[in-house]
Amino acid sequence: MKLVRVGTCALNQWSMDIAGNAARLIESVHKCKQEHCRLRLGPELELSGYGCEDHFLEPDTVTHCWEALKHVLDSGCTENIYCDFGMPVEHNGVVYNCRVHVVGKTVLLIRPKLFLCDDGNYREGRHFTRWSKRGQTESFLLPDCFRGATSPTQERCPFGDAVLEFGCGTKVATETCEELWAPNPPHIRYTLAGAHIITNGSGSHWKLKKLNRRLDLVTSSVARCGGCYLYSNLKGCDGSRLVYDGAPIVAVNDLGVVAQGRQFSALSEVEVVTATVDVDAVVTYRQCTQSRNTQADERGEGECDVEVVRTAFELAEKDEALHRAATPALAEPGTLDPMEEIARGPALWLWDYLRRSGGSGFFVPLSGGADSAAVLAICGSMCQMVCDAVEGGDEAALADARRVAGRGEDWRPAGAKDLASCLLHTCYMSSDNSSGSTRALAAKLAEEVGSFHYSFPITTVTDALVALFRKVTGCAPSFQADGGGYAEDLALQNIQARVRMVLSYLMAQLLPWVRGQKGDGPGSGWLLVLSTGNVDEALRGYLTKYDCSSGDLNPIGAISKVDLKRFLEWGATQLGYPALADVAAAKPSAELRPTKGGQAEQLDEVEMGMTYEELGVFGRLRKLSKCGPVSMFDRLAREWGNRLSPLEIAEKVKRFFRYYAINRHKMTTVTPAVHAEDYSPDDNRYDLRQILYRVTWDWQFARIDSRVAKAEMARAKARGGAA
Ligand SMILES: Nc1ncnc2c1ncn2[C@@H]1O[C@H](COP(=O)(O)OP(=O)(O)OC[C@H]2O[C@@H]([n+]3cccc(C(=O)O)c3)[C@H](O)[C@@H]2O)[C@@H](O)[C@H]1O
Ligand SMILES: Nc1ncnc2c1ncn2[C@@H]1O[C@H](COP(=O)(O)OP(=O)(O)OP(=O)(O)O)[C@@H](O)[C@H]1O
Ligand SMILES: NC(=O)CC[C@H](N)C(=O)O
Repeated sequence: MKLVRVGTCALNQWSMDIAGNAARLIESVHKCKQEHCRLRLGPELELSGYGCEDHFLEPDTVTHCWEALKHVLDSGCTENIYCDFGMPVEHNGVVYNCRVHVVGKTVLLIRPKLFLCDDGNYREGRHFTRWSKRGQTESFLLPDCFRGATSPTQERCPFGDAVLEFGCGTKVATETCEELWAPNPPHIRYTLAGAHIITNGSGSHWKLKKLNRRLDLVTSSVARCGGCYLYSNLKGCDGSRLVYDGAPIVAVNDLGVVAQGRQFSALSEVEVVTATVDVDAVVTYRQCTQSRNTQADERGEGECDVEVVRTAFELAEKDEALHRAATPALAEPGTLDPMEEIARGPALWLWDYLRRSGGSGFFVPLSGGADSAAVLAICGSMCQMVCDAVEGGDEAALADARRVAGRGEDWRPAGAKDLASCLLHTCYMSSDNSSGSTRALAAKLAEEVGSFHYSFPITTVTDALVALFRKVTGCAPSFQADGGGYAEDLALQNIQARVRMVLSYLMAQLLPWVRGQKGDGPGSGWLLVLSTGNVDEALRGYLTKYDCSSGDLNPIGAISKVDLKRFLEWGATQLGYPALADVAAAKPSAELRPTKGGQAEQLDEVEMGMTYEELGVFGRLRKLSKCGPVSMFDRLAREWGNRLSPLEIAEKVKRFFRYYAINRHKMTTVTPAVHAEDYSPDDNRYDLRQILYRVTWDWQFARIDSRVAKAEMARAKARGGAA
């Protein structure tokens, strides 16, 4: 039995925080060594951080990574362990996204990424070039700033696409993140060439249910090719709109997953998952699969050839007494219920952002409606996660909690509600159009979560603004209920919404002072204002620009209203906030218009002219299925044709595209939101479209009209025939 002890990590790195990244990396190597590992794998671009983006175009970034790697080697942590690190490297004037393989003070190989990721949120092609010389290496001159770190004789190392062979004959090959997702991943070539262990350092951000896909890719790869697959990932907020969900994986042959870190499990910045792998079992597994062996035998005819870099370092266990058995399969690989993902993913993002920004807490304008309730529930979940970590002995989480809450060394949160009372602040800001039920719901939820809560009217402020306007212009706007016109009505609604935003920032700036809390920096602390718009409202533009949709951060900006409603129902019991169930049961209303004078209650879905469920369908078709108005009509004519006429479907599609076009400008100023769904309309990073549209879509709508006319004629004919 040839046993190899392996370790793979989830690191909570922060882009451009080279010192912090190096410290976390070193800690992870130590943790692996404590667990007797001879192989340590870290995430993609772990030294620089994954999300440096255009900082990757600055030569400083690459140099700092080499300096940091020298610091790592100088620390002595790489002695007696093979490490696979991630960092950018410049070779012949070209910058590559690389894995740097080190044992002790020797760089064995630098392996550049072969297939970059350029879809969705990813822009690797903007910053890196892919290595196109398949199976080949070149000689790389180690940079001056690093050279003192290596054994005195090493000036150069191989750079390129190669497999490593260790003293005992164990072969290890690397692929980087996206390469696993490609139709023909390099590990096929490497395993056919005999690699026993494949390492994959990833920067794979969270979106709902993505971990299931990763597990599928990894387990199906080892089941087909045989071998051990190690997957490492980033974790938390690295300074961008993305949150990484960690969950490192070790999978072997047809055993499947033998070790896995739980998604969003703990707050610790350095998480290591280890396993003992039987390399001989890999060989045996492969020998029993003749189709695989036939393909391996064809190697050497060009396609499968790959260089081998040899080292005398032994990967296999010498002290058999320490680890006699290979790690067995996990009973069940850990994936979360999507509702738990919503509770924990954005919560982790918020916590990292808060503690790293220097803020003292959050402010949520709490309307008693679904969106702001969901935001507060996620904040409550954040407090629960922090308290769980503190109770579990996480000293770093406790230190962060003390610092953010402005408390001293002798303070410990008594529970999630106690922590919430320090960090979370909510206000219900009523206008004349607010209802008693939303006020009561807001107060109930604030009490259950534990936020510091005020409820107060804003009428004096809105009245003062209207009075000023009347004084300046001589005109007095009225609601339609009072005989005013549409524009007046809308303006009076928008004043309420925008006044709430101004008051939110005032509260966020001064509430810590009011409460006598002191922050780290000069003067008192400050709060981050959370905005509360969901993905569907943003898509339809059903929001007032620069109202409470303009916060500092938005934890639900890429989550659909339908999912949020399910989340509220789930959170009522699973997070322990029963008021969420009452919020979920209420009909969504903006409460900005008076309902007197025979005016109907202002219900979102009525006012929008479409349901949230329909909006979700439009959103997915637009972004995921890449439908323009005409193909969206065609799709829906097939899907909804048995319950709606072609004309009704056309009206819905046209209404959606008309409002989408009218309001697209609102997406350019949308608050940074954590990416959670692929149909997010975030115009700044993800859903890149124009700002200004011809809202009548003349060409496109004319084509829909002619399809409707044709379909109606066919229906009439069919009816005639039937008669
Ligand atoms: N193409 C363009 N490019 C750049 N900017 C453009 C623009 N077109 C208008 N604008 C600007 O946008 C303004 C219109 O947008 P905006 O001021 O948002 O106002 P608007 O979209 O007209 O009205 C807000 C809508 O949101 C609804 N709503 C629903 C639920 C809740 C809330 C709430 O706030 O709580 C609001 C409300 O009922 C109303 O239908 C224009 O006055 C102009 O300043
Ligand atoms: N009475 C209020 N008090 C405090 N904040 C409010 C109030 N009304 C609205 N807001 C804030 O403005 C945001 C947008 O208001 P809107 O009426 O559009 O609600 P929404 O987007 O449906 O969200 P919600 O479901 O929270 O009401 C709310 O999410 C909330 O943060
Ligand atoms: N960094 C990457 O290459 C990421 C690619 C991959 N599609 C993922 O999301 O995991």
